[in-house]
Amino acid sequence: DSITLKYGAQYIGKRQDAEMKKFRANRLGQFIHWGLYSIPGGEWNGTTYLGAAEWLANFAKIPNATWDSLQYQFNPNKFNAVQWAKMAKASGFKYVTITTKHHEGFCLWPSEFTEFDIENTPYKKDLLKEFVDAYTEAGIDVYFYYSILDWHHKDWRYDIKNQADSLAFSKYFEFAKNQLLELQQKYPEVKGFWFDGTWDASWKKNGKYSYDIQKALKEVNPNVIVNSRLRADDFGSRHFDSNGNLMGDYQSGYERYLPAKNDTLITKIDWEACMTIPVNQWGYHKDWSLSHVKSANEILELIVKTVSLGGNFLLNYGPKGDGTFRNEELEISNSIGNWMSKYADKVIYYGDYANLKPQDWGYYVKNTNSGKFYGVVFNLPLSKLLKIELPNGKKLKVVNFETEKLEYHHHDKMGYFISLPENTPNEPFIFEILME
Ligand SMILES: C[C@@H]1N[C@@H](c2cn(-c3ccccc3)nn2)[C@H](O)[C@@H]1O
Repeated sequence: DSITLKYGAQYIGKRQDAEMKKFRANRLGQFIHWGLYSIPGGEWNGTTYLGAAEWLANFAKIPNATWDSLQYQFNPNKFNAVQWAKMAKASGFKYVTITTKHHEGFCLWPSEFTEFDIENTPYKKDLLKEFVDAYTEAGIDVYFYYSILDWHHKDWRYDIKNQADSLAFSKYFEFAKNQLLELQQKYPEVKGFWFDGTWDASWKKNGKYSYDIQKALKEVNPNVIVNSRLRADDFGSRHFDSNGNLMGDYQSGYERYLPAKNDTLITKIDWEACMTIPVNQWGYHKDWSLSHVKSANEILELIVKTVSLGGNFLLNYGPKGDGTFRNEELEISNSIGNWMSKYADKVIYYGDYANLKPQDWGYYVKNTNSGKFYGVVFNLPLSKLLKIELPNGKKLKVVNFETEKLEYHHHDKMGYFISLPENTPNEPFIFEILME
């Protein structure tokens, strides 16, 4: 029997309102990490730091006053929001999540609750408004990333050890809540919020704070979408409450890794994975030679694997301090865009878990809009035979590869073996499966 919770999950099961259905159908989103950390790009006083560039202040132990003075250098004169949105659309992104405030505390919008914002930079203008307008105009849904952890704010506390901590942290909570309501009021197009920086004891001890933020945002927009990472319950349990129920509107624990291919539990809830192109760089880093950089095909496989397990996928970009993207990101965008233009309508948008036995050659996707089933091939078997095993009672009827019906033969115990056409494309490809 379940524990009575005041600050646990507010509902059980998947939301079925239009906004959540749109979020689910979008499947593919662009993540953008942009802030003062984008200026030094992982390098400080001639030393290059291997860690994530948006954590440089922490790794290089840079005093707040020194780091904060980067504010007077932030002037992205090559920023062109319409061009960013155009590139995002061509890459097949249906939504975007941008860092309005990362752990450093610098705000990309003119906030009345702090001077540490875009208004007090050489750029001056409301950069976030330019961004929201351009992406909205391009038909891309906009989400805001907001870090609860704030290295700049005097009232932030990592833990609550005494009454003074508790008083200060309650002031920080008021500040954060005011900023979030300000973001909703200034940019009403925003569809939801992606919270981060919620792992510290101070936050885990204040489940009420995380509950109140979700409640306040929903009072303004009842169908606003909030990730599970915001939430801690009465006992400090995160993402899932002490009864094991998902808090927030979708699970956002998969950061730089994915569930196992045969994980069926994850297919029962809404979830989203977020992924860097290098191993671990969210903000712009000058030197990507320091780690493996994922190829377009590696990224496409991560995207399709996520969709095949009923999840959304956020691919991260770290624009430079001047507002331009690095070449690797432009090339990835181009490759992914080409692939998405051919296959996304079938196996990404409205894509979901097909509930078919996983195979080595790739992934299954069920399109919830058309009701069609697809296989997406990433690993061509040397046997040139693709194996399909169907649940009892289901029989394979037709397999279409582009316009061609593929031959197949059936070994009753082993399942079906599909013989591949001679000239399979040398890129991940799909085939449609009709069952009866
Ligand atoms: C979405 C990603 N989340 C932030 C993050 C924070 N951490 C982290 C680092 C040390 C301890 C606990 C968590 N790792 N990544 C990254 O900076 C990025 O914003």
